[in-house]
Amino acid sequence: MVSEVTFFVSTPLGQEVRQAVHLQTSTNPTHITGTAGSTVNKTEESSTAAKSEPDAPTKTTDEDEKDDKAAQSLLNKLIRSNLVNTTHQVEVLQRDPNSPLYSVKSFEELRLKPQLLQGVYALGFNRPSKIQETALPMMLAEPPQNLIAQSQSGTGKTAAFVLAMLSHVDPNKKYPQCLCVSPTYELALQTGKVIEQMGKHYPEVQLVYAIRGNKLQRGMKLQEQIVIGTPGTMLDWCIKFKFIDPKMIKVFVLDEADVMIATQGHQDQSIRIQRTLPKDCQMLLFSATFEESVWNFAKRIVPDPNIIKLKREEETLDTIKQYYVQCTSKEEKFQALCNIYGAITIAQAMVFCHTRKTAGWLAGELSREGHQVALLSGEMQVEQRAAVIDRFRDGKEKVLVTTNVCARGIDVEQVSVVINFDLPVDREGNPDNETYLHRIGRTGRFGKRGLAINMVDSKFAMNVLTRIQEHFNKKIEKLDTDDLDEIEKISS
Ligand SMILES: Nc1ncnc2c1ncn2[C@@H]1O[C@H](COP(=O)(O)OP(=O)(O)OP(=O)(O)O)[C@@H](O)[C@H]1O
Repeated sequence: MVSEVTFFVSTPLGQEVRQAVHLQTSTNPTHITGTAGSTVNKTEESSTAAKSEPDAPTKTTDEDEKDDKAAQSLLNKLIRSNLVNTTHQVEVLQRDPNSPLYSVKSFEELRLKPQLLQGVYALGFNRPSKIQETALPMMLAEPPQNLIAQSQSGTGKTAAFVLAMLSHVDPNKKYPQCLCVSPTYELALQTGKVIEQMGKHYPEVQLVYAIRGNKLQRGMKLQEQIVIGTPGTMLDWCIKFKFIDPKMIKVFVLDEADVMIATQGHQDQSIRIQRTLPKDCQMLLFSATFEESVWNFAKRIVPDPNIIKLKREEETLDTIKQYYVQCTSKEEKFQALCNIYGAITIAQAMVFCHTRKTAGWLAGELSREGHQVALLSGEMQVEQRAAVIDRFRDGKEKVLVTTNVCARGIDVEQVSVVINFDLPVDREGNPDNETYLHRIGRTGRFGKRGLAINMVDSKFAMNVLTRIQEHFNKKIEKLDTDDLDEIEKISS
């Protein structure tokens, strides 16, 4: 029998979500098998953001930034249907450099249980991804090896550790053997879905979610072999309520370490969980990025690790033509944008604004001019944002207006023109070169030529532009948007 319970959880956007979860009550009172509709109370636009001028540095709170990382990750998972295409280099650092390094080109070589191989093929995977080629043999080795793996999102990390967990559990033993910690409730559910899909033909293995709101009776002992959840609840279930015996855990996975450490308390809770596990428990840690703080955390969680890194190709500005337009107000910038649209055929464009308020205003003006506009805004629920990006990706809208915070980390490949309606600046008002590169890098992918146009409407903005030019040592040409011939030339 499946019954539905409703409870409140906190989302990565810091909003309150009413989440309905199906509980399978007959065989297993704690086995959550799916999620149903959720509603969100919209948050008010931050007063700082609402009041700021387009180009003035806006203070974003740390809270916004943190929430953003988890939301970005979830968004990318929701909209992604495929592996991210990479020609990346794999770097491997082995704990024991003398042991041979295995890499596999097919799933058959891994000698997976037939039920799991069936699950892999049912998901449409024909061969291991780049990171899986090296990570899977290490994770499935006997004796188990510890691993720290870093690669950009969408390269197959989740599928890899899910396969490792499913391979290591003993379905005949009715107690938790694998723990997987995720930074948020939603990310835990996403990973849980992958476990359910990949383990579809392996019904003896059961999964339970250690997430806030999933209340168990005191004194009970879990029978599911895999527990996935957030650090706080997982810690409580191990130490305070003793639903899980940590000494019986064979595999510990810490997913999205970079997002994890951006959230207050998660780092310490994860370390406390790790401390309760047996010495020979396999520790696996995954992260999309690998800055110093992630690395320090990773070393505390994973002793004697093998390390795999998938290097992202260096982005350059060589294939992108960059221009700037001199204006005196946001209205003039809007007019310049219309002139550009009138003069050249733009397949799809992304327009970046500094605040939600400007983005909302601009989207309104553009749609009054007859453009098909999509607006991506921070106050939207993650699923709503995913739907907007999905429509844009399908070409249903030709212009996507967004704030930088909202669009950071989102991959929309087919964009041919990027407009910086406001230049990217950090909290102190200094040029944010990395964001600039990331924004305009989405045009001109894979050697295709792209076009980036920067709108400048003040001395402050001009100064930012000059410093960006200096940083990249690349001249940004001035464009006169009143001269139609000149605009036409830039697209040829
Ligand atoms: N070997 C494979 N062949 C084909 N598709 C795959 C393979 N491995 C994973 N995928 C698919 O590619 C997409 C990305 O995989 P996955 O979620 O495992 O990546 P990830 O690195 O964990 O990214 P993120 O951290 O954003 O979740 C998913 O849609 C997944 O189903």
